[in-house]
This record gives sequence, structure tokens and C-alpha cells, in this order.
Amino acid sequence: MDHIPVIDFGSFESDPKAVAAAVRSACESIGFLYLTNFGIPQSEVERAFSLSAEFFDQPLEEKRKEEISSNNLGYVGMRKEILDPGVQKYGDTKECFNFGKLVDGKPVQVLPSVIAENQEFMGKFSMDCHKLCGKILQAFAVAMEINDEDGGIHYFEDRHKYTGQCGSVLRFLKYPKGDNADPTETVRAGSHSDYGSITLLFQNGIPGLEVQASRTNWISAPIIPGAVLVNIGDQMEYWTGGRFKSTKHRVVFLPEHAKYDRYSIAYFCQANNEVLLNAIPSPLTTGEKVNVDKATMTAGEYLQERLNRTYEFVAAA
Ligand SMILES: O=C(O)CCC(=O)C(=O)O
Ligand SMILES: [Fe+2]
Repeated sequence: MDHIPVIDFGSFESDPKAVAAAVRSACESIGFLYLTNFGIPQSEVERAFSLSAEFFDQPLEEKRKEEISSNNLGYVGMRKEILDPGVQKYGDTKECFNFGKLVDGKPVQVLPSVIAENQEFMGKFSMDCHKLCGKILQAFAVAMEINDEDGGIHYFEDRHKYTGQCGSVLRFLKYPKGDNADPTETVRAGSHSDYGSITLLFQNGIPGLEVQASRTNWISAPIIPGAVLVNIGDQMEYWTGGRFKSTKHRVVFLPEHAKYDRYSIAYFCQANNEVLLNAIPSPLTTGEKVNVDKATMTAGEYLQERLNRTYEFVAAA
């Protein structure tokens, strides 16, 4: 498939089979899909983008007050993350802020003041993202024909409890204009696959995301107003025996975009830490990609391993 399909998610409740069939076709080919009518009001997404701009507009000293640590939460500065360590000369040209969740109305991390003033909103937005992921996971279970006695439509959702221990994160991203370390280097975020189950991505204003449709062919993931982009992560690829594709993607700036800041917001949905990466009870798992080494690994362990690799050069610095 050389394009990313757009699927109307509004009819999932009334016609789950038809929506799941469209979702399955996208997941088995390009591993990316856009959803419209996905249930999160546009006003909420816009508020999140304004808050993100407000946060990143602050002086660096302010942002660095709550820097990321081993919990994967907090501020990540420019070039601190390197998504394609074998290839990139420099760390990614981006800064990020990772938010966890609220437990009993309280954040699980020390929040910078701009975010703390809006913590209730952040908690709601992250929970809404998680709920949407739960619905998408229902569509995946229907698509993978999981029997009722094995958990049926709730098979994946039950392994992604918001209240459980998991590494799910809401992330604000900013790719600042014209700040490439090397002007011939157009890659802002290196080629990578995502680590978790599914990722939601909200884009705003400036495009730049590219998806690897084949080894030699990168296609752009344009901004579709009112749609959210969804992609498969590595763990879903393991569970589905390689049927669902965790496709590589990267962020590049075309010359005409280099003079603008680009903002995006991602929600990385992770399974609960203890969930094993073994094959799911589905008649469709082919087994060819089921990695025997990973079958005894948990979602929490896999996430930690990938995060260690992403931040390896920070540890070495
Ligand atoms: O900012 C984007 O458009 C994509 C970000 C991304 O792929 C990631 O952070 O994993
Ligand atoms: Fe990604």
C-alpha cells in the first residue's frame, strides 16, 4: 500500500466488523491509518497544542527544571534523543515533554508550573487518548478474530488498563525552525519504529512525518484536519505474529518548512508492564514473526530496553 487510508471510526459501535476489516487491511499493509470521528473533541486537541506552545516558549532554564529521568517523564532537550543511533550524526532536532497520568487526581511526576496549572486538563486529555486506544484495541481484537472464551473484543483492552502499571505517555513535541546542526541534514527525527502497542499522533500546521512504504520509498503522512493518525508499534507486531506492521517512520523538513516551528502531540499506548509479548490466541497469527526470545519478555521489559537504546548516547556523554 502506498498511501495511508482514512477510516471513519464513528460507525465502529454500529458496524464493528466493517470498521475492523478496514483497520485490519491498513494494519497488515502500511501499519498506519487515519481515523475521523474518533470521539475526542477538536477543541481539546487545540487546547493541548496551545498548552504545548506555552510550555516550549519558556526559557530553557525553566523547561530544564523537570528533566526526563529513568521514569521516562519530563522534559527532553534538543538533540538529547537519538532515534536512529546507527545512522544519525546528531541527536534529533526536537524537544519534548512527556506526561504520565493522574492517579487519584495527582500527577505521577513533578510537573513544571505551566503544566501543573493545567494538570486536570492534561489528566483528562491523556485519559481520553487512552480510551480511544481502548476502542482501537477492540477493533484489533475483532480484526484478529479472537474468540469470546479467550477474551473476544476485550482481549487487548484488558491488557492495557489505564489504572494498571504501564509506560503509556502523552508527549508534546516541538521541532524548532531552522536549527539543524547541519543544513544538509533534513532529518529532524531519525527513522524508527514505535516501541509500544499503538501510537496516536496529532499534527498541527506544518507537515514533515514520513512513513516507509517500502525499503526505498518514503511517503508523507499529510495533515488531515480533524483526523488522528494511528500507527502500530513493535509490541503489537509481536502479538500478531508479524501480521500487523510496526512500520518505520521519521520526521523531515522540506526546505519550505524549515523556517517554521513544527508541533505534534503523540500518545504512546503501552500494555501493562507484566503482559508477555507472546503470540495472541488468534487463528490469524502466522507465527513467522513471533520472536521466541521475546515470548518470555514482558511489555515493561521491552519498553525499558528500547528506551535505554534511545538514550544511550546521553548516558555516554
Ligand atoms: O512528530 C511526529 O510527527 C512523529 C513523532 C514520532 O514518530 C515519535 O515521537 O515516535
Ligand atoms: Fe514514532
